[in-house]
Amino acid sequence: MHLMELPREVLLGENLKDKVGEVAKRLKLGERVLILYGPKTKEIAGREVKHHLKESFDVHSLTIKKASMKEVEKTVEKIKNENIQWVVAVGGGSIIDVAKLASFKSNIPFISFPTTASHDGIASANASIKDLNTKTSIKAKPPIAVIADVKVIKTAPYRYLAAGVGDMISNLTAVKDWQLAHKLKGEYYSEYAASLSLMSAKMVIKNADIIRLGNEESVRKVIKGLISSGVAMSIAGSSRPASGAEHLFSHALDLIAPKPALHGEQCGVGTIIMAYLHGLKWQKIRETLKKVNAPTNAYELGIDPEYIIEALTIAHTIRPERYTILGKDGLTREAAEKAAKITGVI
Ligand SMILES: NC(=O)C1=CN([C@@H]2O[C@H](COP(=O)(O)OP(=O)(O)OC[C@H]3O[C@@H](n4cnc5c(N)ncnc54)[C@H](OP(=O)(O)O)[C@@H]3O)[C@@H](O)[C@H]2O)C=CC1
Ligand SMILES: O=C(CO)COP(=O)(O)O
Ligand SMILES: [Zn+2]
Repeated sequence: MHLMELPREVLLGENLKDKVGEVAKRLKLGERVLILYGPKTKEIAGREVKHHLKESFDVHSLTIKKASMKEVEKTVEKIKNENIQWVVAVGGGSIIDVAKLASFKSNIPFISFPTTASHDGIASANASIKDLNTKTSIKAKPPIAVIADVKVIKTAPYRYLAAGVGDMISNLTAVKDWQLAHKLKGEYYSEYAASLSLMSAKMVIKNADIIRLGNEESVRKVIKGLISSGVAMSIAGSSRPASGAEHLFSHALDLIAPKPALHGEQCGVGTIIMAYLHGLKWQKIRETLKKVNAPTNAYELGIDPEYIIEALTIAHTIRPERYTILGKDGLTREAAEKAAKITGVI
């Protein structure tokens, strides 16, 4: 049996900070709610969402600093102690992932209220928690509803929107890796999930000229793609359609670089290199990233080329069960240097 769980409502529009209660009532989520936000997202939208919820709900809140197991445990404890019935996450990928895992562990629903369009975890069923003995995402449940307020998301620096493009363009190489694993290792493959995931990547390439403007239409284009990409992961039952070798490269950078860049920025650069290894048109990918002003090389990522090479050589060790173009043995230092130089990454 293959279980596909998807959000029941997706709201995309302007001025939605007072709509969380309405959605919760419609979905009969209950009286007692826990709102999670970060120190910045509390000021950006969290405080106001809380204020509106207070009109009809028993509201509790927690400030989350990062996507760590300690924060997940703190949230689970709060849910238990206060007898919380549902959670709303107001923030970036880290806050949403903490809410996703904590609500999953507590067997209650959560609403995703993204403040950035920088990652495709907004509507996905998997959560990425850094110190969970694994550097990659694990299975949880998708949000019961997604409320994407374009005005809020537009307050984020433009860099976050470009990172969202990087996280989506990476679906091109992720799906290639998935097909490879299907053919070589007999891994389960869903043509439907793969097509949906590719559609998000193709849409950002097609709409790069609109996205680069950084206006409300740009945010709408990126958010819709990120939600579809998350749904593709839910259909597949794993992050396979949106995470291949380019994500392993980004996860490796998170481990070794003194100051990693944004997740989506690193995945975008990883996609250029992995597309080259797959024999895809990597120039077209680089061109799109350049068009939306996303980083395309080590310098723009703010990461020393030495870490780029090292990340390329250790990427295959991050999640050995996920077969990719890097194979079982990964890249030699020479091959890594060559790929990074040819693609202009170093
Ligand atoms: N589960 C999944 O399927 C996926 C998960 N991910 C995960 O998501 C994370 C990346 O998410 P990302 O959003 O890039 O980064 P973070 O959630 O880590 O946020 C980065 C910073 O941006 C701030 N911020 C959030 N919204 C705004 C805003 N509107 N204006 C100004 N600053 C803002 C945050 O504030 P504050 O300090 O208040 O939080 C934080 O300081 C990674 O951990 C990655 O692994 C990525 C893709 C898929
Ligand atoms: O970032 C993701 C998809 O964009 C999730 O992938 P991981 O499972 O590699 O963490
Ligand atoms: Zn990602």
